[in-house]
Amino acid sequence: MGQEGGASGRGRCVGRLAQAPREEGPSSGGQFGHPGTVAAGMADSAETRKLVYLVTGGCGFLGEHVVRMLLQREPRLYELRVFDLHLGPWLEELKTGPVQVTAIQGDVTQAHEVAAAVAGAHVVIHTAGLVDVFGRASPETIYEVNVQGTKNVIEACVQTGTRFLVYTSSMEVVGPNIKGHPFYRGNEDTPYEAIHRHPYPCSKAQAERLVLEANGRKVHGGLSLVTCALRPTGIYGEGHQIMRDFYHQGLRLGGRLFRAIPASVEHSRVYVGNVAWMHVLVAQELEQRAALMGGQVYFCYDESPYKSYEDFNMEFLGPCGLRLVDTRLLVPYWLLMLLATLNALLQWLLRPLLLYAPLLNPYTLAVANTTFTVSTNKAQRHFGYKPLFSWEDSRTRTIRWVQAVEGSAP
Ligand SMILES: NC(=O)c1ccc[n+]([C@@H]2O[C@H](COP(=O)([O-])OP(=O)(O)OC[C@H]3O[C@@H](n4cnc5c(N)ncnc54)[C@H](O)[C@@H]3O)[C@@H](O)[C@H]2O)c1
Ligand SMILES: CC(C)[C@@H](O)CC[C@@H](C)[C@H]1CC[C@H]2[C@@H]3[C@H](O)C=C4C[C@@H](O)CC[C@]4(C)[C@H]3CC[C@]12C
Repeated sequence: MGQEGGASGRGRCVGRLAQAPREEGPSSGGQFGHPGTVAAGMADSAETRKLVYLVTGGCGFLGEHVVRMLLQREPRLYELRVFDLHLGPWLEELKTGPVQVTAIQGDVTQAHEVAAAVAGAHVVIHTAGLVDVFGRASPETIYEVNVQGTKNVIEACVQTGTRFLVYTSSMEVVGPNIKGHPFYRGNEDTPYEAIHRHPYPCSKAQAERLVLEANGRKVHGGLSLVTCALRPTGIYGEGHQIMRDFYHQGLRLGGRLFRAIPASVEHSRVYVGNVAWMHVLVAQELEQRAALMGGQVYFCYDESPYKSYEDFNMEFLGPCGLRLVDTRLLVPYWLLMLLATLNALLQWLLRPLLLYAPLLNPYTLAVANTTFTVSTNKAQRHFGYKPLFSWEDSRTRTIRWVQAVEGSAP
C-alpha cells in the first residue's frame, strides 16, 4: 500500500503495515563493550580525531543532548557542525575544547544551505524537525520542514559524498493510528495498521520512508549511502518544554494537575540522554555493521516505566510540589472530547488575531488516551545498545532540572 496524503499531509496518510524490513544477517552477539566504550580499538588521542559530524536541529531539546553526547563519547571527532534555525547561546561554551564546534544558522528547507553544511561531513545526524501537534504551524509548513527538509539532507549526502545518515523518526510513524488501536508491548516487527491523518505523524512517516529508501544509493565518489532511522517514544528530560508547560499549569492551578486519562492507559517514555546515546552509538557502529543496520528502524527505549502520560509526568512534578487530582468522575471522556473540540474551534476562529494552541485538542487527547508501549531489544541485538542512564538516574536528573529551572529546588 503506497504512501497517500497530499503534499501538505492533508487527508489520510496511509502507510504500509508498520513493520521494519525483516532482519537480515545474524543478530550480533554480545561482544560489545560497556555502553559508552568508545569505538573498539580507538585510542582517545589527537591523531584519531579525524571525523566531521553534522547535527541538524542541534539546538533543540534532543539535538543539544546529542551534541553534548558526541563531545563526550566520540573520540574520533575533529569537527562538530551544529546546524539549526535558531542557534543557542550555550554553543559558545563548547568552543573551548579540542573539538572544533561550528555553529551554522540555517534552514533545512533551503537545499543550498543544507548542502553547504553537509559537504565534507562523514556522518549526519538529522534531528531537525517541526514537532507540532498543537496546531501552531500549518500542515504545509510541517511538510516543508519535516519531509522536504529531510529530502534536502538526503540529496546533500548523495551530492557531497557523505555516507552515513542517522534520522530521528518517531513512534508516531507507527501510532497510535486514527482508529485508536492500542500498541501494547510492540516491537519493530509488530504488525500494526499505521494510518494517520494529522500532519505531524504523516510527515514523520514520509520522511522516515525517504531515509530508509535512500539506503544503498550511490553517493558522490561511488560508495553507498547507509541510513538508519530511530523511533523515540515520548522523550523526557532536561529541556522538555511540555514538562515545563505542565509544571506551570499546575502552579497556576494551586499546585494541582487534573487527571484526564485513566491510569490504565500506558505509554512508553524514554530519557533524552538515552536517546542521544543511541544516536551516537548508531553513528559509531553504522560503518562496520552497514549490512545489518543499513535501512533499519530502531525504537528508542530504556528502563523508564510504562505509565499513563500524566502519571509518568508526576514522577517528576510530584517531587516539585504538584499533586494529581483524579477528576475522571467529574470530567467524563465525552466532556473532554467536547472541550478538546472547542479548543480546536477556538484556535481556528482566533487564528487571524492570535495563536491559541492549548495542550488539549482532539489529536493530543486521542494520543494520550491510547496505550502505546514498546518492548524490544533490537538495538541491543544489532549494535549493542544498552541505556547509559538508569531509570533512577534519569528521574533524578529530570527532577533536578525542573527544580532548577523553576527555582523550586528545596
Ligand atoms: N520530543 C519528543 O518526545 C520526540 C519523540 C520522538 C521523536 N522526536 C523527534 O526528535 C526530533 C527533535 O525533536 P525535539 O523534541 O528535540 O524538538 P525541538 O523543537 O526541541 O527541536 C527541533 C530543532 O529543530 C530546529 N528546526 C526546526 N525547523 C528547522 C528548520 N527549518 N531548519 C533547521 N532547523 C530547524 C529547531 O530550531 C529546534 O532546535 C524531531 O525530529 C522530532 O520529530 C521527538
Ligand atoms: C490534556 C491532557 C489530555 C494531557 O494528558 C495531554 C497530554 C498530551 C499533550 C501528550 C500525550 C502524548 C504526548 C505525545 C507522545 O508522547 C509522543 C509524541 C511523539 C513525538 O514525536 C512528538 C511529541 C508527541 C506527539 C507527544 C506530544 C504531547 C502528547 C500528545
